[in-house]
Amino acid sequence: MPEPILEVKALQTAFQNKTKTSTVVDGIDFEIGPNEVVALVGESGCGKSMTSLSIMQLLPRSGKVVGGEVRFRGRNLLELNKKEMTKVRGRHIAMIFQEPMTSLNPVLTIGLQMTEAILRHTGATKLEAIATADEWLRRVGFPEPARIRKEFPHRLSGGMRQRVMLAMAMACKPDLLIADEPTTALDVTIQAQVLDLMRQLLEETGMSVLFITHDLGVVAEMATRVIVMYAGQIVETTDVATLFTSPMHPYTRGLLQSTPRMTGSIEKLVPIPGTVPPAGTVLPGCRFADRCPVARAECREKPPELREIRPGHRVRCILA
Ligand SMILES: Nc1ncnc2c1ncn2[C@@H]1O[C@H](COP(=O)(O)OP(=O)(O)OP(=O)(O)O)[C@@H](O)[C@H]1O
Repeated sequence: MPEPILEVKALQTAFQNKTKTSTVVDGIDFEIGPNEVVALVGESGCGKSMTSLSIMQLLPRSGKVVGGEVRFRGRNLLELNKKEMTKVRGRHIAMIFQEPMTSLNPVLTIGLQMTEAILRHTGATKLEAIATADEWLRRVGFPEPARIRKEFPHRLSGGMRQRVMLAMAMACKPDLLIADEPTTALDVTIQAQVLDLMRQLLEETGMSVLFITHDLGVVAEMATRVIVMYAGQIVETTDVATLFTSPMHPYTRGLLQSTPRMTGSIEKLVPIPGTVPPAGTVLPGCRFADRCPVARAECREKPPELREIRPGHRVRCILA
């Protein structure tokens, strides 16, 4: 087995307000190897974004990593100081978000922002940084990069902005890209174009990726391995083919039944009843039991362990 790029061990993240502490990431373990695209999936509110923001140490002020390790090429990022962590961000781990305007500065041109990032994270000279920016803008589909460089972010469409973000992230040649719902805000045709582009660039560069999405269609297209999260925990993790052919956790099955498939036949979509329990809810047994179609009395007695049922396939369900 090659050395993993990223190892997340027993990660625990909580929000603290005046009256209570809510654990939103509750003991997550996973690895990402070289060239691997790992998808993190689950419904809204299950803790996907908080996992990635914990890795990047970009949590909102009231949130804190309270346990575990985030090892990047063997080094625990949680032990780095602010300055060291700033160096890791962008240069070694880059992140793109659903809404590119969260990371683009509205009052600076695209060119200035791109060259500044390249200068900061690589040893390039100013001229080299401009050439690299142009090369990547071309690669993400802007045939006239010099024109895009002069634009301000708000003058571009959502799809164009997301391609600029991708160019900016890739231009710094990070070892790991964290993509948090990068195409969710785009309409379907533009989404397909951006995903195609990403897949092509990832194949070319061999970059490792943590791809966060609630969309299993996107998982099928992009990922090699999948982590399914529910209520702050991993409930199933396996390779993509197994996830679609033999999902073992009732929550994974529920997600699949509520996702349209392009099989030609018209299948009935079955939504999962109910919602993810709010962060901080303490339940004695399985966190999914109240929504689970096959739950039994013993499911509510004690929390299920995440068990390996086949090599590389782990499931948190006593019935699996
Ligand atoms: N600033 C905050 N303060 C307190 N709780 C928060 C805060 N931000 C998020 N949470 C809680 O953390 C939990 C996990 O949220 P998170 O954003 O990671 O979910 P997600 O799976 O990424 O969903 P989405 O796809 O909607 O972003 C949720 O219960 C949410 O209410």
